[in-house]
Amino acid sequence: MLRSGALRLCAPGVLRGPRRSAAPPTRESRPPPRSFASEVIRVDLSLPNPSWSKDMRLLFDQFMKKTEDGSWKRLPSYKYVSPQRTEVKTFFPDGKPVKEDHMPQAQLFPRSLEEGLGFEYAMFHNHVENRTVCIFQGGPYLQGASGFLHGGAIATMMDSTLGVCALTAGGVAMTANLNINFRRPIPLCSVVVINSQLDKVEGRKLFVSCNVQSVDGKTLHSKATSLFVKLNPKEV
Ligand SMILES: CCCCCCCC(=O)SCCNC(=O)CCNC(=O)[C@H](O)C(C)(C)COP(=O)(O)OP(=O)(O)OC[C@H]1O[C@@H](n2cnc3c(N)ncnc32)[C@H](O)[C@@H]1OP(=O)(O)O
Repeated sequence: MLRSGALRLCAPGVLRGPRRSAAPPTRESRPPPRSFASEVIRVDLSLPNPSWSKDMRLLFDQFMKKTEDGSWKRLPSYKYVSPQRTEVKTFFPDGKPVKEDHMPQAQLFPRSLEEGLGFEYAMFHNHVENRTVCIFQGGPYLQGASGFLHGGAIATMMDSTLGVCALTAGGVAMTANLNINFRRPIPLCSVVVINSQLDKVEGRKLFVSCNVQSVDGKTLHSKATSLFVKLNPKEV
């Protein structure tokens, strides 16, 4: 259930009346789902919803424009790792068995909180430049120091963006190393832009880096470098 308090905090005024603009597509503009399967599993969560602030919507629109010539692509995102639950695969490099009973409950962590309260984000990828950009609005359940985002929440979104950047370039890989410098705190419910890029590939090793900036680009909130290692094909 959506809490009005969270909505007011992150997107002032959104409860005052219906939105007038029809484009771009939004989650709420799609036809109602027919079953649990189509309701929960197939909903693309990287589309605007009423909790998104004006900044978040403006940035989203700007990046959608960049997709028009094909250089950038918006990446859909689902609550479940695979929208087809039957296709869920697990990768355990050390060979430990996965309890299949747990898999039906498994959700992508940044998509596991309710709309507007946790991680609201959309990612865009440029295949030519090997860059992934994430626009991210951290909701009220992600608080660390009073009024600011928790460092773990920031790390989650950096890891996710870097992961998409690495995975898009190199296939299935896991984070082996993540070094973050937190420079300036991120106010709760504000919007930041995470810019990531693939720096180098050495065999199975993918070196990626990213920074987190305010919407106006004036504040550098965080920086990170990271190593992703492609999983051994024999173990996948
Ligand atoms: C779409 C959504 C995207 C979401 C992205 C989110 C990604 C995640 O959060 S993943 C979760 C966190 N990560 C993990 O749990 C991974 C745990 N670690 C592991 O499973 C393994 O260590 C793994 C798979 C990374 C590497 O293991 P393995 O395949 O055996 O590789 P291994 O032979 O040890 O190392 C390969 C190379 O990487 C190097 N390497 C491995 N780890 C590190 C490290 N931490 N630092 C530096 N180098 C390293 C090795 O030195 C070796 O280098 P070289 O080839 O030059 O000798």
